[in-house]
Order: sequence, then structure tokens, then C-alpha cells
Amino acid sequence: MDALMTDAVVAEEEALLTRVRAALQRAEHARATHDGLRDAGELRALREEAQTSAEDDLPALLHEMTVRQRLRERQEPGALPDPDHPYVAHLRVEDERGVRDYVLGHASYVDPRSDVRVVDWRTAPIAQVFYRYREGDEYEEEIAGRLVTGTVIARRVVVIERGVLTRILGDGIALSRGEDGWQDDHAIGLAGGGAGVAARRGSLGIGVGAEGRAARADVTALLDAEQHAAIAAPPSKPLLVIGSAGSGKTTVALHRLARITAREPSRYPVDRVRVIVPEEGLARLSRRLLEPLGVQGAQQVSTLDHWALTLAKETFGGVPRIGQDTPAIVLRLKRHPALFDALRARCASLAPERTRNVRKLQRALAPILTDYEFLGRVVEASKGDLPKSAIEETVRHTMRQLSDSPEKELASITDTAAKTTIDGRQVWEDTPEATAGSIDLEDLPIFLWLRAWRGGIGSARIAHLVLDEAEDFSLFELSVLRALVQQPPSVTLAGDDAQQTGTGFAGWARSLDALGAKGASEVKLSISYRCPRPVAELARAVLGVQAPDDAVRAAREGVPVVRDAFPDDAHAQLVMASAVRDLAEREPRASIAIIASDEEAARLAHDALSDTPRVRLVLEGDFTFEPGIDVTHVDAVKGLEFDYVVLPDVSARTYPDDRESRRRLHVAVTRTTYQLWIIEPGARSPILPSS
Ligand SMILES: Nc1ncnc2c1ncn2[C@@H]1O[C@H](COP(=O)(O)OP(=O)(O)OP(=O)(O)O)[C@@H](O)[C@H]1O
Repeated sequence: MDALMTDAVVAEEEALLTRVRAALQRAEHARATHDGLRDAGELRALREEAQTSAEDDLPALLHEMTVRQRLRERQEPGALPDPDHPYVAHLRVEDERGVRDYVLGHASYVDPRSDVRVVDWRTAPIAQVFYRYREGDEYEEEIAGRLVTGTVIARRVVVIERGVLTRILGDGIALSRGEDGWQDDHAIGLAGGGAGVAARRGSLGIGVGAEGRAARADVTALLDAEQHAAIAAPPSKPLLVIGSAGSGKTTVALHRLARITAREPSRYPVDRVRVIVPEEGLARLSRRLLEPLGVQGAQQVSTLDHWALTLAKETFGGVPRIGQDTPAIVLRLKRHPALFDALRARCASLAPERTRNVRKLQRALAPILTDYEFLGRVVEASKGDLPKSAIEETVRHTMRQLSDSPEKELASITDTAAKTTIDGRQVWEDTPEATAGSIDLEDLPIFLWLRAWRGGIGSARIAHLVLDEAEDFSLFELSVLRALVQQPPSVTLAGDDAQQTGTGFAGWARSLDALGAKGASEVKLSISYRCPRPVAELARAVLGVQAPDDAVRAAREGVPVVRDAFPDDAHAQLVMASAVRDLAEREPRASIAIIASDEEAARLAHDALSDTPRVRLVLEGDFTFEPGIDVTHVDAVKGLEFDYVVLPDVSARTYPDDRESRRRLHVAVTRTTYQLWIIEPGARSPILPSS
């Protein structure tokens, strides 16, 4: 783009922003002072415009009139756009009424006298023109039952930071404000980061620091046509969103939820929508992403475990102690579709009163979960997912749970000191006796399912349900949720079968069926937005035959993946610690994740970095999303992303050649938005391509 054009575009956008900010400041002042006279004048202007306006402007105008009226009646009006960050995109159209500018934001404000139209991307019909057409396109859209035609004159994504315009991205335009004025920004690409600059081997970063990178545009403005079509799909029809890691599944699911609640608040009230995800980290991230989309409140988002525990307490009036030492193989069996099928056949005549509380359910299941023949059939039906040892382990574990609890056995000892260790814990904690009298967290979905199926679980209370990382939901959980969602089911499932890390997944067809969403529309997102090309390609190679057929379509280039082999762990830890410390110093605003293969390895990596500032050991998903270093493990990071990802222990021992290891390494690799460093101590993992 030549300098003259650059100047013209910048001048246009600056003038528009000045106009919008001035109008918003006047509106804020009027609201603060309840300036009735001015409101009355504006109300008249709005009415006049409403009479002559095209129908695509009407919803925003009507919204504005309601706000003014409420103000005059001294009621709480809706929020005004934030003048420091009033909008995320600009659309200029021409139709039979002439040329008009719209800006898309997270709240709406229309002031025809000042030629200002800030429209809410969720509710304004004109927003669909922005998402579906490019600059120069003629559009023809059915808006409010009427055919509307025109031409898109300009379509630009803008970044406004603290009231100052800092980036303009459009069809063929990429400009950013630098220290010496505006500059062409094509090399940087949409998602930020200094792509194309090779890293030094053994060191991370490109030395520019987070300050040197362009600010990210709001993803709401960047949604592509495929994503927007998914978001705008009718709410009454279930939707399955699939796609590779970082293709925008979470983005689409949460934007769909926000749009549905904004457009039909009486049918889909915010306090009756739910987002359920498998991990705490993703629950925290989802809350943060929903906030600017207008869906606030911690109670809407929960992890699967928290949801099951809360529902079980509510349904059964309490639950016994949850055991902490359940063998992993038993947990795997309790989530497997083969157990679901076998229990369905076995429990078809279970009397409703036997599902009334947890103890009754535990007793009803005891003879089944200690039946060698029954468990043998489950293992066989799992087709290799569950080893034969699962049978013996499950029988032994169930027997232990059913024996008298240590509290009961030691009841005759009245001296509490005799039952307490020197660090203040109960003497039986961390012993096999601790299992007695306990149940497993994985029992709860089974109990709830039996209750819902045989006894009933109360009224359907969820108006819209989002399940993210839905490949990690078991048939038990999906069947319970089915009973809780109002009919017809309004649900969004987002997932990727290449990222399943548990044993619960039964395939999309069965999952949808269990949820009562059999006729769901399916959207497949095809562009990898998170990971730069070198990372996306490596991630695909790691999956091997489990990779989807379509080729990787990464949205941007990127620096190469760094790989370093070391003879042993100690050596690797030393080099890792000093390189990461160096990076954190150079890029104090970057988010760096050290993703170990398990909790124990995460602790070791954390020890190596213990004297580094802003280093956090995150084992239970309690991410803060602040700049700094999170040392964590692969089971805690699903759905998350970080500027830099370091994998400190990729070897033949931690990631051997099996399907599950491939999926786990794939999850770890694809958390990277910018650069990946793989550290390989000892024998090389056979699932990594040779470097
Ligand atoms: N159209 C887009 N343009 C630019 N960036 C986008 C677009 N859509 C999504 N993104 C960004 O891509 C990243 C990944 O998005 P998201 O987390 O929704 O992907 P995902 O498919 O849910 O990932 P995962 O499979 O790891 O859960 C986010 O930073 C998001 O803001």
C-alpha cells in the first residue's frame, strides 16, 4: 500500500474514533447528570431516524430508544461501550440510502445526529455482513424478513488501546502505530508475534520482548466466515464443532453462547446456561473469555468433577468421603463405554428406590463390580483399551471400599490424639484403610446416571449447554446431562478426538445420542489459528495415523521448533533452567509454560527453577494467566495456550509409541502460540520425527 493510501486510511479511522469517543463521552455525561432535556432531544432524533431507517438499523435504534426512555424514568440503563475500547471492527457500506459507517463492539450505542453507530456484534443484523463479505463485495442478506442489498466499501479490524488507535487490519491492509508513526505491518500477521525470525539454537525468543510485538486484535473481530456461520446457527438445534487443536472450537462455542443469550434472553437466560469442561485450567480460561462477551458469573462455568459433585450432593442429600488412592486402571474402567453398555443391560430392572441415596446405589453396584465374569466381559468389549489386570484391581478396590471405614473401626478409641499423627492428620490417611467407606469421584456419574434413568432426577433446568473438550465426557455424564437440558436440546459440543486423554470417549455419534442431540449439525473448523506452521506440522507428525486426513492449514508462519538432546535428566534440567530464566528476563510480559509429562516431573522442573522470580508450580489447574512461568503437566493444560512452551522431558520412557502417548504429546505441543522448545533427555521418543 502506498504512503498516500496509508495516510488516508489512518486519517479515516482516526476521525471515526474521535467521533465515536466524543459521542460516548457526551452520552456518559448525560447519563451521569440525567440530562433530561438533551435526552428528550436525542429521543426525538432517534424516533425520526427509526421512521426512515432501513430495517437493518432498527434493532440498534430501538435498543437506544429503550435506554433513553429508561434513563428518563430513572431506571438502570444498559452499559455504554467503554470509550477506551469502544469497538473492534469497522464496516462501511453503501446502499440506496448512501454511505454509512458501522462499528462493531461488545455493547451498542447509536447517535444518528453525530453519525455514530456502534452496534453489538451479537445482536445487530448488520454484523453478519461484516463476517460474511469482503471489501468490494456486493451483499444480499435477509435481515428481519427483508432482502437488504448494498456494497461493502471498507471492512477493517481495528485495535484500540486505552482510547488510542494502534492497529488497522483489513483486506490488503496491515498497519500499526510505531514510535515513528504508522507503518506497514504485513510481516507481523494477524495474531501477533515476530514470525519469520529464526531463534538461536538452545535459546528461546527473538529478543524483541513482548513490548516489541503488535497488540492482538480482538478475536470477535477476526472470526472467519466458517466460524461465524457456526456461531449464528439456530440455537434450538444442537451443534457439534470439531477441528484440530487451536482451530477456534472454544472461541466458537463461547461466542455462540454469548450470542444466544443476548438475542433471546427470555428463552436462554444467562443464569440457566452452563459451560462444562474437563479441567480446572480451561474452566478458568472460559470464565475470562466469557466476561468481555457479556456472560459473567462463576456459576455458569464448571469442571466435570465439580458439576458431578454438586449435583450428587443436591440429588442424594450428601455424599460419603471421596477416596484419593483409587488405582488409575479402576478409574479408566469406570469411565469406559464398555462398562456403560454392560451396566445398561444388567441394571434394566433396578428398582427406583434403590437409587435414592449413595449408600443404596453403592450396595446395588457392589455385586456387579465384584463379579469376575461381568468385568471380564467389560474388558473384552473394550477391545484392548482396558488390560485384564483391571478385573482383579476393580474387585479388590470395591471390596476395600465396602469394608468398615477406619472411623467406624476405631470408634471405641475415644482419645483423638491417639488417632492423629504428629502432622495433624488421621492415622489411616495414605494407607489402604483410607479406601474403606469411601467412594470414587468416578462413581458419581454412574450413580447419577442410574438415578436419572431408573428414578428420575428432577426438572430440566439448563437452557443452553456448552461442553468443551467433549471427547473427555463419558456416556454416563452425557446421559445425566441429557436429563437436565430443556427440550428441544440447545447444546454446543466442541471437541477433537485426536486430543482425547481418557478412556470415556465413545465416538461422536454415540456421544450425541447419549446427550439426546442425535440430529446435531456438524461444523468442522479447518484453519489452525493458535500454532505457527512449524508447530502445527510437528503436532500432526506426532499423531501419526491418528492425524485427520486433511493437510494442516496454519494461519501463519513462525520460528522453527527448537529441539535439544541431552544424555540425562540432570543435564537437561540445568540447561532448561538457565535458558528459561534468560527468556523470562528478556520478555517479562511473556507467558511461558513448562509442560512436563506428569506431576512428579513438573515438581522436579520447578525445583530447578525455584530461585527464579514469577515461577509457579501449577498441578491442579490453578492458572492465573499472568505473565511469568507456569510449571505444569500435560493433563492440566487441555484447551490452554502460552506464548512459549517448553517440554522438559520428552523421551522413549515418557512418550513411548502408543496411541495415548501420541495424543498426549500432541496436546502438549499444540499449546504453543509462538515458539516451542522440546528437550529430549536420554533415549529419543519414537513418536517424534527425526530432527
Ligand atoms: N478467526 C480467528 N482469527 C485469529 N485468531 C483466532 C481465530 N479463531 C480463534 N483464534 C485464536 O486461536 C486460538 C485458539 O482458539 P481456541 O482456543 O478457540 O481453539 P480450540 O480449537 O478450542 O483449541 P484446543 O483444541 O486446543 O482446545 C485463540 O488464541 C483464539 O483467540
